[in-house]
Amino acid sequence: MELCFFGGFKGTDNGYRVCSRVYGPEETQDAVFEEVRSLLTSLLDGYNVCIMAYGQTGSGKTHTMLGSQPLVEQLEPQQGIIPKATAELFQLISEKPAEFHTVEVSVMEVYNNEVFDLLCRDKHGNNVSQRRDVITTSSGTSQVTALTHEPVCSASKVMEILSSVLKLRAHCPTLIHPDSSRSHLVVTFTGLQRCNSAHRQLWSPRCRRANPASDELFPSTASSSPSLSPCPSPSPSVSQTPFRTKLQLVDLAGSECVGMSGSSGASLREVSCINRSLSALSDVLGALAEQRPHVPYRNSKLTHLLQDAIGGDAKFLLMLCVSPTQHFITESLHSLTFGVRARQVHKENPGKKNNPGRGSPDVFK
Ligand SMILES: Nc1ncnc2c1ncn2[C@@H]1O[C@H](COP(=O)(O)OP(=O)(O)OP(=O)(O)O)[C@@H](O)[C@H]1O
Repeated sequence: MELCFFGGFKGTDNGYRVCSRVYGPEETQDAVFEEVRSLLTSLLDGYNVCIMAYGQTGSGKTHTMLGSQPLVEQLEPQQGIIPKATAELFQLISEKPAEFHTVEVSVMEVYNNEVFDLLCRDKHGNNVSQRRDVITTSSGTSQVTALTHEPVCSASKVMEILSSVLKLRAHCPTLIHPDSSRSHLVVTFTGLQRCNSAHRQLWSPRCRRANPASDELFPSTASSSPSLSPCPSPSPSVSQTPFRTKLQLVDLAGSECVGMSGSSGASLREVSCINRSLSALSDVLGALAEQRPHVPYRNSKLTHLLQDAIGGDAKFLLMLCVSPTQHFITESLHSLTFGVRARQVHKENPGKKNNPGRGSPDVFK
């Protein structure tokens, strides 16, 4: 399988940055992770981050995001982005203990256009899949009601949790892939963070929004460029408001041609829901790229759930997985068209016009 990396980082202070790079079958998981490592630093700097794998069924999305063996047994080099990012996240946090308060994880799947909380527990303490609703809050952001957030303090704890709940994720054998995922998987880390008062000139917009009073106290530093010499730190008497940052890691279900996969019965309904939600995702990207006044986030649970990551102020990285074989050329072209559309969002719309999250700080209360 060939991994095509084709991503963009949007929502930076200076507008956007777009990059594209292709990884062949011989590339290691470590090499792929090197491309995304800097996004973890951005998270610690106060930005929301979303990393998403897209591609046809069997093209290597789960291999890219999770790895190919059971999570707890994986050797480090074979791990995918989720285990590696988790380890990196806790490593970075350990280097900045004063700034990070708590980290919580939530795990959801979108199956047949419904959102399921995979961290819910029954009365015996066993993980069960529980349907949840997605709502739009008064500030225009999306939120999953009653979602379970589990506090975590180490990468090994996260892997333990993921190993047990991933068994709940919907799978089904098809003619193309004997262990095909039939749902979109969304793993979210939510960190409660304080701004680093010693580096105020580097504060992210999110941190500044959470601490507007301190901007008034130090107006000369509010528009400082990071390249300028360090500014005075806020006085110890100025209490800083903690704010939340989110890392969303998304392993999408694969787009599928029914004729090739041989799906029928219940499996056919799954394919239809997967293809429709991916098409809704493509429509959202199209609307954002063309800066249309209405972006159809609510046409599917997947896009409603990921509204803030796609159209908000998150740094967003799309990884396209494509097969190297001629047999799947139509599907590969389809995936590349999707990537081009995603890239147009970054090129043409740095996220101002249709940005539901901008101006509405995600402040911890
Ligand atoms: N780069 C790679 N190196 C080695 N094996 C790979 C690679 N990419 C994918 N594979 C293997 O190919 C098979 C399909 O990969 P994977 O399960 O990641 O596909 P997928 O895109 O997630 O499929 P689906 O959407 O149907 O769930 C797996 O057995 C996986 O181990």
